[in-house]
Amino acid sequence: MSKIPVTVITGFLGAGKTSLLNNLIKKYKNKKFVVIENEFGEENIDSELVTNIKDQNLFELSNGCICCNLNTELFLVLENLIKTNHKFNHLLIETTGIADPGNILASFISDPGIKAKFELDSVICLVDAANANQDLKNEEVLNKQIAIADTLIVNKIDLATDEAIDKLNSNLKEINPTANIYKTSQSDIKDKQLLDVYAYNPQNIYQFLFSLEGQTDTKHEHSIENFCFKSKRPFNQLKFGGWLDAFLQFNSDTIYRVKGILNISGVENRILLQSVHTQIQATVGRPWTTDEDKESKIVFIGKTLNREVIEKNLIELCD
Ligand SMILES: Nc1nc2c(ncn2[C@@H]2O[C@H](COP(=O)(O)OP(=O)(O)OP(=O)(O)O)[C@@H](O)[C@H]2O)c(=O)[nH]1
Repeated sequence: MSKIPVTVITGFLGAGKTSLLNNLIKKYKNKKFVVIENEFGEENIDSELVTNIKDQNLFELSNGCICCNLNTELFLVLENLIKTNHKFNHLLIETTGIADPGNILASFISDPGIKAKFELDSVICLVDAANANQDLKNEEVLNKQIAIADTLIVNKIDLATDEAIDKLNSNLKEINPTANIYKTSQSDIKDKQLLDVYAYNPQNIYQFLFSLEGQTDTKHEHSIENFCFKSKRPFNQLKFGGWLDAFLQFNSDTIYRVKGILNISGVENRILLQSVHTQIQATVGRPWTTDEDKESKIVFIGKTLNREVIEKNLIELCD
């Protein structure tokens, strides 16, 4: 049985998440959606705003924030969907505006029970064109939402000047250089392909890394940075695995995302690596074509990255 794709919709308060959700349901008429709505607070108002979906396909989580109590309520909903053999072929999750979606992603990438049934398709972050330039300076969580997404939708462009939109565009590229960026009003995505993109499929990491070619590292006014480590010296598998595990545990608050293609000593194939917070996923990719090809590339996205120390560590892990 094929896995059910999961699209996570994130974005800061009021950016247009529910509007997008409704537009997706309208656009993809042939899909049988289940929607999980999460709102911070006692009352779940957002679920009231979701249209064109039957009650039995709409689930509300309102006991706090999905990123904090995910392991109970969301797990129960997912488990129940599986147990009851609920008929659906796409899961849409809307997080609260103050949620860091990292923990949700991590579960879909690494929890064996969830992974067996569901596959992360995409993380879409709505960005409020009118307010985000300011919010980026004050709201850490917005930086995280942007850093972790694969698609950024700059919404409410009707409320922002061209100058503000340009500035936002460059801010977004600094935080997340590889995400697709779309501009919309009323979260109108009629002409855009947003579902079944499988942005988290390990094979798509190739694309992610190729899109970084020729790009310089970024350091900017926000606290989120990224840099790409490249080396033709092969990594020692044991040393690398041990280091990465410890490194992510130790820096769980500051390293949000790691993606890479690894050249491992004695291994003929590329090893594709990705992590969300402390959860690591490594899979075997295509064989290297030539020896010259064999270059590891690892991208780190996080807060106040100590590039020199990370690079020094990585070099010591090579054979
Ligand atoms: N002017 C304007 N208003 C918009 C646009 N997109 C959404 N809105 C309005 O902005 C408000 C918030 O939109 P939602 O889609 O509910 O945003 P949200 O991100 O789900 O909001 P929260 O769940 O509260 O975080 C609603 O009143 C929308 O009608 C837009 O492009 N332009």
